[in-house]
Formats: sequence, C-alpha cells, structure tokens
Amino acid sequence: MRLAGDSAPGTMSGGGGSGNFLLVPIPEFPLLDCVPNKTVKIVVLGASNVGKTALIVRFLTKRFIGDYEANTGALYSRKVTLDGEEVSLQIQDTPCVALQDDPEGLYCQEQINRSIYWADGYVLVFSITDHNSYRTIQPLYQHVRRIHPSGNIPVILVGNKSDLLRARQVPADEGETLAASLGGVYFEASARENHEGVHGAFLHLCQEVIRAFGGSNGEKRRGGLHLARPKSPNMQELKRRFRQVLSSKVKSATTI
Ligand SMILES: Nc1nc2c(ncn2[C@@H]2O[C@H](COP(=O)(O)OP(=O)(O)OP(=O)(O)O)[C@@H](O)[C@H]2O)c(=O)[nH]1
Repeated sequence: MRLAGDSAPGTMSGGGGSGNFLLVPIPEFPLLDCVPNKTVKIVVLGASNVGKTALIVRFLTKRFIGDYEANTGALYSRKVTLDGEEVSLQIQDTPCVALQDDPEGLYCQEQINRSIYWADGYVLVFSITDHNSYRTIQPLYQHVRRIHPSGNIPVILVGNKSDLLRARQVPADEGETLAASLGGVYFEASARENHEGVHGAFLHLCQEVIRAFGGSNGEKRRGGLHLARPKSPNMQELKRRFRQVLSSKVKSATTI
C-alpha cells in the first residue's frame, strides 16, 4: 500500500488549475501536440460514487471540487515528465460499472469496454467506505483480462476516501491483498484531502505502463492489440494478375 503523501516518482507539467470544474473545463493539452511515440493512455474504472472523477480532477488540477455531474466519460490529456522524459498522458474518465447477477457478474457499458480496449494502464477505484464497491474490483479486473487476454496489464488499485476513516468498511490489508493478487500496487488516497497521494498513484501507473512498453521508447508491447490490417488474399491475387497483364502488354508492345 502507498499512503497519501508518499513521494511522487515524477513531476507533472503543463495544464494548470481550473476554477469551478462544472463551469470552467480543465484546460486540455492539444492531442495533436502529443509527444510522438510516447503516449500513455490510462482509464479510471470503478463503481458509482467512489470518486473516479474527483481523483482525476485532483491529479490534474490539485483541487477537490465537491460535486460533479454524473460522469459521461471525459478524456483529458496532459504532458508529464517522467524520469526526466516528456510523455503525453491521456486519462479517460468512465461511467460507473455495477455488479449484477449474470454469469459474468458485471454491468459494463459498451463505451467502457472501448475505453478498456484503448487503454495501456488501469486505475481500479473503490471507496474504503463502501464494501460493495470493493467487491466490484475483482470482476472488473477479470473483465479487463477478457478484453486483453494476453500480456501484462499495468494496474493500480486505489482505495479512495481515506479521510472518512470512521466510515471505513474495507481494511487496508484487504486492499493490499487484492492489489497483490491483481499484480498491482495498492494506494489508499483521499481525493478530498490530499493531492500528493493521488499524484503519486497516477505517476506510479504511468511508470508501470512505460516499463510494460519495454522502456521509455513508447513501443507498444501488445502484439495482439496492434490491429495490423490483414492483407487480403484477393487483393494480392488481383495485384499479381495486374502485374502479369501489364508485363505481357509491355512485352507485346516491345515485340511490335
Ligand atoms: N470524503 C470524500 N468524499 C469524496 C472523495 N472523493 C470523492 N468524494 C465525493 O464522492 C462523491 C462522488 O465523487 P465522484 O468523483 O463523482 O465519483 P465517481 O466515481 O466519478 O461517480 P460516478 O459518476 O457515479 O461514477 C462526490 O460527492 C465527491 O465529493 C474523498 O476522497 N473523500
């Protein structure tokens, strides 16, 4: 577990503070200015009301704003400096997921599935005051695994609302055990009260993603997800025939 206030592994640049989130959107870093081949894509996932938006806003603006509109899935982009290197970071906020009784156990909107597919790293969030939100994490992780069946999945587990200790329903050691079983690190954080812990958690994940890329050169490691356009055999055949016809035409033209 990383406690709020642990030292951050890198520093963030760009962006800037916003006023009221609902009135003034967080300034965006233009996607076109992304550092070539060095883009880290992160998605934040979890049950309703656990503080997904609050954590992202805290990370990007250092602020906590009490109330947010129900999330419709905003994408934020920033430049961050990790170990002295500039990286373009994209963070996808998502609508909540919910447990249900079917065999797969999880209700996940299609929009969320697309975000899971798109992302390189995963912030799985629950609230330490809500045991049901904690129970969502394991099926959520299995869901991510189904979408990315092969390869390393950079993930962190965040137990948010650590300022509400009296209402705690999930002990810290449960969070740590669960994170270890997912192959990630557990961060207990409070979007309300502490910027450093939130900042450290996000930057840790960025570094995990870069490590999974195989260094900071930004090379993607997931062969299966590089949807290289399959060459169509018919197209190849057509091209071959076209070349044949062309060369026979050239031959007959030179013999005449
Ligand atoms: N005490 C406390 N409240 C928090 C914290 N983080 C978020 N909240 C509050 O929890 C509520 C939900 O926060 P959101 O950020 O909207 O949560 P969400 O997970 O994005 O919610 P959905 O849009 O339902 O998916 C809001 O009232 C926040 O003010 C925290 O660290 N501590």
